[in-house]
Amino acid sequence: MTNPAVAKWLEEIASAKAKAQAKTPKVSPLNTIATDNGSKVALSGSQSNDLSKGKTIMSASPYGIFPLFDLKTRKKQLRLVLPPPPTKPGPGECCGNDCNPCINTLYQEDLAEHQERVRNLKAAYEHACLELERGKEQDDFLPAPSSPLSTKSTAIVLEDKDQKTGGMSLRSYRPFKILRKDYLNDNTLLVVCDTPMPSPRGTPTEAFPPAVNRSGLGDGPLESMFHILIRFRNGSDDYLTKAFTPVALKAEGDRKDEGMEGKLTFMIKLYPTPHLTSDMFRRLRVGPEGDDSSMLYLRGPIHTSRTPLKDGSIDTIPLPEAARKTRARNHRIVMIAAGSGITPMYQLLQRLHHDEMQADRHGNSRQEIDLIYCNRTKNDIWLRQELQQLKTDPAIADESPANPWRRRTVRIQHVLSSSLSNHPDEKQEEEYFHSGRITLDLLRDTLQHSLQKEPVAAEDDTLQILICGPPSFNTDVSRMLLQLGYSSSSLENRCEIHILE
Ligand SMILES: Cc1cc2nc3c(=O)[nH]c(=O)nc-3n(C[C@H](O)[C@H](O)[C@H](O)COP(=O)(O)OP(=O)(O)OC[C@H]3O[C@@H](n4cnc5c(N)ncnc54)[C@H](O)[C@@H]3O)c2cc1C
Repeated sequence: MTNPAVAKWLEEIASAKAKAQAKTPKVSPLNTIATDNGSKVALSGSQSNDLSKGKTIMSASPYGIFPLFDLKTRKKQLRLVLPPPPTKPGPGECCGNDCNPCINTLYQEDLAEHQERVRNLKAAYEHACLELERGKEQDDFLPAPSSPLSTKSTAIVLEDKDQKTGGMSLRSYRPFKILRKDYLNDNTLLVVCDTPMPSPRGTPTEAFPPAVNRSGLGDGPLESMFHILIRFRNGSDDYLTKAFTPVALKAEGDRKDEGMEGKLTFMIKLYPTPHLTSDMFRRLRVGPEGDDSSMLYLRGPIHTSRTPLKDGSIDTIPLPEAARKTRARNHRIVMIAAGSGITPMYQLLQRLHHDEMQADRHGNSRQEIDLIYCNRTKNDIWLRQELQQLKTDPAIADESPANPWRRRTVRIQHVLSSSLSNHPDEKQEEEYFHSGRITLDLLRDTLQHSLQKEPVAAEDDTLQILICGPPSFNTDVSRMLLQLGYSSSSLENRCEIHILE
């Protein structure tokens, strides 16, 4: 038999315990965050609800002002979680080629934005703490509506600046699996990645965003040229980064290209060992995912810059005027390329081909394209088959009976420096071959040939000369053009000369 006084006392204790339990919030391990002083606190309010849905705490980088409930003191507290700073590019992650945007510039921009965000958050946190001390009930701890932090959520998840998932990024190097690695000859490597190539118009896809064009130029064919940066690890904390222009190849011919059509493809010029960049490419292999030697680390796409050549000097200021002219449908383009310098020219030819295919049936377009392509031997010519095909495509060939409204001429002249000492200049299968090096006469004849054609509409008519090759080649050709009287200000401003680099 229990003493009635003891029974009453036990009842009182049980009732007090029940009341206390009812007051204590139910805390799941997920909703508990360690405070700066080491005690465990429970998240409360809407934040706790958000977290229990697994929305923010599982996320990589939620930051903001978090309302907490300290289990020891049983008081509401606030916790400030700052966003992580942007990652500083490592040594060698910039290719040194003045890309726009350069990875270091993006880092500086992100850092400035981060510092601003931290300043605002700290101010908002101090304000919210004061309000709490004064006993004002705060459902959410938000800064003033004018602040950039003003939002209905107290936890903010860092946004993905590139607004995409898993694709190529401008801010970081991301790994892409190598599908194929083929030697096309003893100094040319073909590397195909398991990611789609963008369309010739540069239509953005989830995997492949449009090239960022910060130069203020338009979106004409010339502005659509882009390259991608390939990064190799060079030692434990160092990188080697080089620019490459991807090309879209077709699955045909003797290269047995099945499975690579539409994939991001690079053609790489290899130099004799020892050559750091070439040796890095030689070490790549087609292998299982996760193995670093079977992945290419890529950043981009980056708009390929053009340097206009003016009388006597190279002017590095972009020409917005040129951009407008490029969009005109009448093109007289003279491309002068050497070796791997063909890749941006091919990209442009594909874009022009694409635009021509899309051209309005009743539109009046005309393209006069001359390509002078310099190599050592016939065996060194890149994309010979593809160039020939673009030139003779019956859908767009000059005065094709099937498509009389489209008119385009592509004339290709090869200049071979070593193999033709015993072959005179010749024309074979619609291809012209010259022996030796590019000369003033050849340039003069080609430019005159291009200018002789009747323009469709005089106001649209512009001659564009594009040069791409090794630095010494670019300098030699520029000098010859100036000698012939061509510069970006000649021919009543109807001539533009651009060095692609
Ligand atoms: C926008 C852009 C796009 C590019 N696209 C392509 C592309 O699609 N495909 C491609 O192959 N390259 C491309 N390049 C060039 C590429 O980025 C490298 O510069 C090239 O592979 C040379 O490597 P490197 O810079 O390490 O050579 P470096 O060692 O810096 O040499 C520079 C130059 O010296 C010469 N050279 C170097 N080593 C040797 C050697 N052993 N024997 C003979 N000559 C030598 C070459 O002419 C070389 O270009 C592109 C460059 C730019 C800027």
